[in-house]
Amino acid sequence: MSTTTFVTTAIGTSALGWLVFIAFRVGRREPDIPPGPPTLPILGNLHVFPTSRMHIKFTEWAKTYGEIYTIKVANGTATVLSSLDAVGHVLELQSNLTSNRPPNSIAKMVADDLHFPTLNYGPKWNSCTRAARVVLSPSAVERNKPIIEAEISQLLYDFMREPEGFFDHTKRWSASIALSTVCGKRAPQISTPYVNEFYSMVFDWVRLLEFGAILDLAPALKYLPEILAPWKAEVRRIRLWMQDLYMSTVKDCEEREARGTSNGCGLETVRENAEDWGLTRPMIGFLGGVLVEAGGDTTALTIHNTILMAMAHPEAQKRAQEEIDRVVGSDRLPTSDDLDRMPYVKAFILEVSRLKPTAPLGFPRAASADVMYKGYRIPSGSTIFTNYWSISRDPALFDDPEKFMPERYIQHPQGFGKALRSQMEQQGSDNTGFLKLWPGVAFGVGKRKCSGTYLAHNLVNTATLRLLWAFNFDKPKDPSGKPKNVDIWNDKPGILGAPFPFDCDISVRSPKHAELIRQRFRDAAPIFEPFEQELCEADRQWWNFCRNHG
Ligand code: HEM
Repeated sequence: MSTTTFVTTAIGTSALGWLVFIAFRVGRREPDIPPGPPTLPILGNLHVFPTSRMHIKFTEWAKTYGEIYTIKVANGTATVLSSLDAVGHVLELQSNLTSNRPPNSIAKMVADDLHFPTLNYGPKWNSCTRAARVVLSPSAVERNKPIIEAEISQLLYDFMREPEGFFDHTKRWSASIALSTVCGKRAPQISTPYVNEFYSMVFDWVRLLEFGAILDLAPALKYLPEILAPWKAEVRRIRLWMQDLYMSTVKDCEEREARGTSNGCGLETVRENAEDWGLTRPMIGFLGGVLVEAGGDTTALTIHNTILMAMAHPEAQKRAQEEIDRVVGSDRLPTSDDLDRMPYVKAFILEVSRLKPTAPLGFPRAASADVMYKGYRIPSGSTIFTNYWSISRDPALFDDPEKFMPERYIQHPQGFGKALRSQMEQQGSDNTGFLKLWPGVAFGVGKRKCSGTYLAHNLVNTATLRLLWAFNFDKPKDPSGKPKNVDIWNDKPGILGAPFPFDCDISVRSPKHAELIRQRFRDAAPIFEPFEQELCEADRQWWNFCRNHG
């Protein structure tokens, strides 16, 4: 063998050996990170990674691998936290290192750096979050109470007018509240052009984001020519659509100001403080759009889940209604202040959120540096999931965790089971560690905790209370008059616990209730007016018809 052949063969063999070595390392779990399912070379756990209803598989794995485990996908790591202690130590105590979001190339291509819930922790996120927290603060929510109440009066009126459309009425209501309080314009119908377009755009945007997860696993796909990558055209389409919709929020606000018809919406406050808070005009427009995006779906699906649970548990629904009737009667509508005298209704709301959560895996975070927990290393760059689904079903925390039992929150303010309660009594109330995170963990913990928590509580509490006061929610009947089975777990794929549209027999509880609902709706007209400056002609006609015949 000549020297050249020898050298070429030696280089070739060692390159091949190196490639094999790398291939076997890729996908392998590093020895100091939390355990997890067995891996395959290159793939890691990709072959067993769930493509839908991830929380179910993640909870199954938690039973085998414990409160903290990892899933490997090629070189990447996802860490799953399935106890309050792990969530508290990793996401609250080390919040400065665990407040990034996982890489999201699609969000960057579509929205540059303007979609703040997808941004990493940093100055831009800080400016937007500061503004969001002012717009959604308790004092802003209290100031917005008249329009919030008026929107709830339309929700009740819509349920009574057209009960079979309840699913869309709820979506209209939640979007309209975020739109009116933040952007100063409302939507009287689900077909109101802005809302209709908004929901269509968000639907396509979420689908594109799901594809984006694949793109972030295989970044080389970004360099494919467009003929082989049709998603690039979709990126351009959604980018223009989103910019158009989101920037119209600030444009409308500017025009109202120029006409002298400002209505006190959140974006007005943001515009006034923009310079101090480091916000540009595009950042303000996107803030408006993003808050409608973040608040619309989450609140609506929470009410959809509440209706599902009320229908599936008629005895609990009846008990809640008896309590409401005892405290309020049928001569007036209940208010959120009445809740303090309604322990069962309060417990009902908390139990829905425990058993049928809005975000079963929270929203994923990412570590910006190595983070330690109980001797394990969570590697820098790792995606971090809060396994709320598993925590909410942990038998160490809750008796009969799979059962819908609002009473648990009457026996203990956090709903904890007998064994844990006596353990807590022995330890003393100051020494219960991160158990204090329950049930607030439903909204996230640490620096990236949901900015809309106060508004969301207010909306969910008031809407649940009033819907249960006003209506009976019964299972639909088959042709022989027998109640049909209800599948409460029939959720859409995706990160949220959103049910597919379902049927429900909704009936107003008495003529007296019906008259009060009509009257409240009529009384709301002058409160709506300042938020109706941008209504289209079709909305105006429909709206006048409802008011005159309401
Ligand atoms: C029942 C209703 C809601 C639930 C269960 C919910 C839950 C959550 C959760 C789990 C997160 C992720 C927090 C984290 O990363 O740890 C989040 C983020 C967020 N939520 Fe909510 N949310 C609700 C309603 C709302 C509403 C009404 C708004 C505003 C109108 C809102 C605005 C936001 C925003 C802007 C973020 C992103 C925060 C960030 O990335 O820094 N949410 N929410």
